[in-house]
Amino acid sequence: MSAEGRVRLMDAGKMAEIISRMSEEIAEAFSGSVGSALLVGIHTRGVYLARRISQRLAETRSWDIPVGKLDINLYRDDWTRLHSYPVVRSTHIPVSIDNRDVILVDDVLYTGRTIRAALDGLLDFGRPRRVHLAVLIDRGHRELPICAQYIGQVVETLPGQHVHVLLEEVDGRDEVVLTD
Ligand SMILES: O=P(O)(O)OC[C@H]1O[C@H](OP(=O)(O)OP(=O)(O)O)[C@H](O)[C@@H]1O
Ligand SMILES: O=c1cc[nH]c(=O)[nH]1
Repeated sequence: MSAEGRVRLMDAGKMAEIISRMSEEIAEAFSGSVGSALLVGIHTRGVYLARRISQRLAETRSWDIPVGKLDINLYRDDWTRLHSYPVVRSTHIPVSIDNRDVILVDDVLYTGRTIRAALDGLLDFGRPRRVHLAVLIDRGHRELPICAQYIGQVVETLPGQHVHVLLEEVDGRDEVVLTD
């Protein structure tokens, strides 16, 4: 950690490399069943990461994997601690999820509560065959038995620290920073 309590974990080049590698891992896992795959990004940055993975698979494999977006705020078990009301953003799942292989995508995996809520939200749409999880950063400290199948980078962190994922589409640049 630098003197300012801020350390850069990823720059734009490294992020692009990592997203390519994760896309390749997903491609290998779905090579026999791409027709059933559906990427679902969790608001906010998971949606853009899911789009990047889909775009990468279009470039490298000519696959056209649909991308949905899921807002999990209504399903959180801790929203009253975060706001006095749940902030609801848009959810859009473009195809039926019944018997699909869904790949949930998020930027950071920490306690696992967001993913638990995402599973609740997703299952309101139907019954997928399988659900996998892809995250750019796994920072540990799980409070629920949840793990990701595709991980960009595992980062050792202290509970009081924060991982900030910045994306061009939202923040104007690609970067991951760990702060105290
Ligand atoms: O595993 P967890 O402890 O649930 O933490 C991970 C979640 O926290 C962040 O979302 P946040 O609630 O900060 O919202 P944001 O993505 O809209 O910034 C991040 O984007 C993950 O979705
Ligand atoms: O460090 C963290 C923890 C939760 N969510 C984040 O985006 N970063």
